[in-house]
Amino acid sequence: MSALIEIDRLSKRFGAFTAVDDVSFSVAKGEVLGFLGPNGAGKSTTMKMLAGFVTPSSGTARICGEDVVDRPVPAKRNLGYLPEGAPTYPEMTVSGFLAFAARVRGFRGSEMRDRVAHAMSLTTLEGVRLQPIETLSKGFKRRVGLAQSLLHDPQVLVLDEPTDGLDPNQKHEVRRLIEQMAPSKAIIISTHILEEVSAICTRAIVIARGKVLADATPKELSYRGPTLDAVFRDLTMPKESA
Ligand SMILES: Nc1ncnc2c1ncn2[C@@H]1O[C@H](COP(=O)(O)OP(=O)(O)OP(=O)(O)O)[C@@H](O)[C@H]1O
Repeated sequence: MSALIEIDRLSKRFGAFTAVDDVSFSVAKGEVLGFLGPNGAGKSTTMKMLAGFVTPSSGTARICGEDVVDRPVPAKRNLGYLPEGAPTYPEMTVSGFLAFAARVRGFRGSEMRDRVAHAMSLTTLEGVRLQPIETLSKGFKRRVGLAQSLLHDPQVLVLDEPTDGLDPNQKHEVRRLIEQMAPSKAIIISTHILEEVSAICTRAIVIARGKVLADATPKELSYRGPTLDAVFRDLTMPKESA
């Protein structure tokens, strides 16, 4: 079975600054890839290129075999993307926003309503369905973004810090949801929580200063030092020159 996500020699330069530097990896169905790295490492920029929000300076990204630059519509049909931060359209209600997103995806009538209801149920949003997004707490806003990414049951999920701002119970629920969905999808999550990687990821990529420094299972990574934190620090802290 070929990979559902294929990134080949992807780079992004902003002027003279290289944010993502010659990154290559692929993710197959059933894999949950943890994308780790310090602030500013290039995680979100890589995910934005994969989602078609930022144009690569060089290299290619494919979703289910479709190039995200040359064939953006078929590529996005197979992609659910949770961007960093809160959903746009803060004045919309939760169900109004999700219905809007479902219509953009081409769903109408009872199918649209069913998909919105299912996405709200997966993310436990029914209790706030009529509340404007701007009045929600940070964790609920995050879950609205997650619900939006699940509406069309895509084969590929790219989730930028899906548990950011969630309380421990909500974190647990979202991790359980990701685990449940994992067998039928290829999933990338970025996170700063190393325990999350051990808990739900089948593989982890560590990136710093735009470059991939490690690509291994969480177990393999943990063997490289006393703790995963120590391994992460050792990989990502700039080395003093002698
Ligand atoms: N539009 C832009 N113009 C200029 N520089 C940018 C732009 N977008 C991102 N950058 C820079 O690229 C680098 C990588 O940013 P990115 O958001 O991808 O990092 P990240 O790994 O997601 O960080 P964090 O963990 O803090 O979210 C940063 O130095 C950032 O300032």
